[in-house]
Amino acid sequence: MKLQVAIDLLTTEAALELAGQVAEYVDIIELGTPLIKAEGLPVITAVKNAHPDKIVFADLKTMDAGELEADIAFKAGADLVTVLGAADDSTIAGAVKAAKAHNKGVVVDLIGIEDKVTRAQEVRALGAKFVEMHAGLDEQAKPGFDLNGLLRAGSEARVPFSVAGGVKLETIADVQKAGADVAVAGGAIYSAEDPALAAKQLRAAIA
Ligand SMILES: O=C([C@H](O)CO)[C@H](O)[C@H](O)COP(=O)(O)O
Repeated sequence: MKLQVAIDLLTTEAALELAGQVAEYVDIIELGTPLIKAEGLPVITAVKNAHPDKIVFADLKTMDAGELEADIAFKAGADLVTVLGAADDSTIAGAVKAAKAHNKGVVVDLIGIEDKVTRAQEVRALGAKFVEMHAGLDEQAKPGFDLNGLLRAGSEARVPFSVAGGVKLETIADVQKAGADVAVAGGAIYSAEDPALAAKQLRAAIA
């Protein structure tokens, strides 16, 4: 299972600093949606230039104009981009078309989708490289939030998947047991007192 750090910080400088601290422990560096909104496409280029050996994941959360949005992010240096599962199939297909043209990939984020299993299978058939079983930061903050629903959906869908939803040291082994291809950790790394140590421990927990 791969480890993905989600960088939900707001400046390119902070993102580069964090990426530099944790790169040796992660496979995928995610530039979070708030970061891309704050800094634009140049943050993708800056991180890819600094870490050409890493998979750079641009969390665009595209909802429309799939081909166009994916194309500009791939041109900026992204290896993977996200499209929302709630988007029209044609939006997902458009992003997949751009990915094929650049030899890159599309990840479909199932945030907010009720029936994640069915949609995962549909978008995989449209050409998604993998799906993200995702509970966003707001959903995680609601009382009673539980990662297990995402893990069950991932196991049942029988397509390649990542899990994002407050994954931390105490839960990352469960993510691996559920059969995930990628574990995404944001706050567990960037909010840690020592992000490098946090990333190292997460990596060790799945080694
Ligand atoms: O995608 C994310 C969220 O929507 C804000 O951009 C997060 O990067 C993702 O949820 C992973 O972060 P944590 O939940 O803090 O692990």
